[in-house]
Amino acid sequence: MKQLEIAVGIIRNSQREIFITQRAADAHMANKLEFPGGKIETGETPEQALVRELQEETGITANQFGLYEKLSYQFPDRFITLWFFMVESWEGEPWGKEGQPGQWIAQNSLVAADFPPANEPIISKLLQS
Ligand SMILES: Nc1nc2c([nH]c(=O)n2[C@H]2C[C@H](O)[C@@H](COP(=O)(O)OP(=O)(O)OP(=O)(O)O)O2)c(=O)[nH]1
Ligand SMILES: [Mg+2]
Repeated sequence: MKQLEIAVGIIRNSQREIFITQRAADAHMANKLEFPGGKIETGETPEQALVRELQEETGITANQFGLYEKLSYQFPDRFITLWFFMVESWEGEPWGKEGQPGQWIAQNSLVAADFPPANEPIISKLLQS
């Protein structure tokens, strides 16, 4: 069974909109919406992985962020632990740097079913706050 640790960023602007991207058609959880991020590599801290992944996938440099939630999820073929960081200060303007569509979505209009099932508790928490 594959075990993965993932660092993702909830990139939120001053209008309480969140930058969301869409997963590729050939990826695990194809076409689902996601918070940008990816696998924590050997020797990296979750924070280092977050900064690297956001640079690679959205072009921004995260300045200030805090752990919002950490949770694990058993998919049929893999066990993943997700570190969700709230990112509210960065340099640059996020865009879908790897060709993936990106959009700003109001925090209070996120829809859990659009995301992988592992994200359900996070979407609930964001909708409640
Ligand atoms: N980025 C991201 N991944 C998520 C979210 N929710 C969720 O279940 N996942 C899962 C899907 C994948 O199995 C895994 C993330 O892997 P990834 O494909 O983004 O990894 P990566 O960026 O390092 O890409 P690669 O090495 O596969 O090219 O976590 C989410 O909100 N954001
Ligand atoms: Mg990724």
